[in-house]
Amino acid sequence: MINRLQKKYALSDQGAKDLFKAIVYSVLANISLMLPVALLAIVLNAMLPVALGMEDKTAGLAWYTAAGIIILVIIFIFHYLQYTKAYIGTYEESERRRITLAEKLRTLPLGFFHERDLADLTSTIMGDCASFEHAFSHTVPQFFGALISTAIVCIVLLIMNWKMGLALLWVAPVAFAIVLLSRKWQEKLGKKYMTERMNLSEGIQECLETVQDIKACNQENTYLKKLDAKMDIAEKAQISSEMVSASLVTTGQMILRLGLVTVIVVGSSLILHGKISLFTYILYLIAASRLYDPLSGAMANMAELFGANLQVNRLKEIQEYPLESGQKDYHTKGYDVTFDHVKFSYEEGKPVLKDVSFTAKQGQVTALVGPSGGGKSTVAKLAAKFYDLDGGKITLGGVDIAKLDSVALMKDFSIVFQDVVLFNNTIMENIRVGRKGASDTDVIAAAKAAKCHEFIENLPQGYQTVIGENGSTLSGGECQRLSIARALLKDAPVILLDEATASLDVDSETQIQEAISELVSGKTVLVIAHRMRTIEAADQIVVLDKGVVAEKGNHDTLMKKNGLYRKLVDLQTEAANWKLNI
Ligand SMILES: Nc1ncnc2c1ncn2[C@@H]1O[C@H](COP(=O)(O)OP(=O)(O)OP(=O)(O)O)[C@@H](O)[C@H]1O
Repeated sequence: MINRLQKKYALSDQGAKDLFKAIVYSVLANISLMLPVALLAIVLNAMLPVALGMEDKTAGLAWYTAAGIIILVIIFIFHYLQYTKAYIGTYEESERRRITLAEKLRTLPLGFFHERDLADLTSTIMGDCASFEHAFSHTVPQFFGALISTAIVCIVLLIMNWKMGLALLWVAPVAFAIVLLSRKWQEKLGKKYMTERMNLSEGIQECLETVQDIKACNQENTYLKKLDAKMDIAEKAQISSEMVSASLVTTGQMILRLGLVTVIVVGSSLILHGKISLFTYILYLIAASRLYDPLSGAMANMAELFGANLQVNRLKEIQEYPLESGQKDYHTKGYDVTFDHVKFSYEEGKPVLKDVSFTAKQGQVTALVGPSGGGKSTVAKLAAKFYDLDGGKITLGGVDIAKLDSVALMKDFSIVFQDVVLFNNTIMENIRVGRKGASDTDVIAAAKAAKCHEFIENLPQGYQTVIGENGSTLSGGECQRLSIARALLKDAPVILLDEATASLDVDSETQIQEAISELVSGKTVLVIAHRMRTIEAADQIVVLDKGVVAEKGNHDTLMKKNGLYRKLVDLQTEAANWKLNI
């Protein structure tokens, strides 16, 4: 049972044990609620003859009072136990679940993040986990608790008098069948609502991320209209999902109440024919007044469980996503990076790299150039094993990187991307990300080499300045220099520079170029730059066009070749001489 709960609801060992205990206590708590009915029956049995004048003395009132008090204590104890296991256990499991999810996300291959977007993941970690807190503290224990305890009471009632038992209980299977048979329908509507809610979250996230551009283009109204439309769609999907399950549950609950009518009709007839006593009749009437409430609750919980199942499946998708099984310890012969007939696509059927072969040699600078969208950044990401290949192989010092653990591989790479990622932390810590445990002196040395020491010193808190989300308080060039400082601090044998100097003015660019020249000696450097003049001195230039290597060589040979490289250089020279005609 514990194993089944664990699998069904993607719980930890402890979480499944706590849920199991919560269900057991919920069963006991529900049964304890039947004890007052049993006591009432006993009291009635003793009182009825007195009330009907058949006896003239009421015996054992003190005993009945004591039994009542004991029953109250029992009810309190079971409810208290159920509360601690269901609620405290659930919140502890929630904490474990979020930590496990975060740990899992940390170790997942980057391909996974390509398949799932950020809004989707945030919604799973925050939204779905919050829904589970409600489901596992309220719904699951109460559902199973009500069902099991009611089943036990039903068996007792059927054994005592099967005719009255049937009159009382025939409604339960009919009512539950209505909710159960419509499960697929409810799940379909639930899924639709979740998809629309996801679209809406993505829309809101996009709006917040692009608010500057939206305002700059005077597109607020158009954008808000689109967002409104998404909200309407999500609202409609939610209403139809809830309307359908609410209507079905209410129908089931109304059918349950018909049981009281059949108890009255069948009971009256049996009394008239002298088949049952007045006491039995009253007992079943009391049972009818108590029994249908937990069943009604279980029915509402069942509909909620269908929704929770959908969310559990999303969670399982993350938890069961295969982890990388690459080698963590490896030995390379030097640090040449070789692309050997590499094929790659982000989406099936849309190849980005069709056949790419070249070697970026250790101690040399290899530049990747080519028209926009030709696949330069993709090549840089593949070199660091951000994605798995569709064909061919990439080797680092002769070792196929497909066989290596991508986190372990990363220790050999220093990367500066076009899109700089900075954390809402101090400048000191943002640079230290490059090498955990680096001393403040090392961090400052890297900042000096990346020409950012001066601007950092001019900030009010210097290296202790907190720079806001993704460096929002700094200029683009300053952010880029910080990310270069981070790469300099890491000092890995392979360096990937993707438009590393794109946001810098000519002066800073020259200074950074000098810093990079120092950094790269003896290393394998793969550099992507749009400004052709920055890569003229590269040892090798690889021209990528439409996913294939169009040309290879150094600046002089490629210029003589008069091909695509020359065309790109000429175009840039033309563009550099362009000025406004005013
Ligand atoms: N995450 C992604 N998902 C789907 N397609 C992508 C993704 N990243 C890039 N692409 C596509 O892959 C192709 C190559 O992109 P890539 O960024 O590698 O080109 P690039 O040569 O670096 O371009 P640029 O010079 O403009 O930066 C483009 O058509 C791009 O739209």
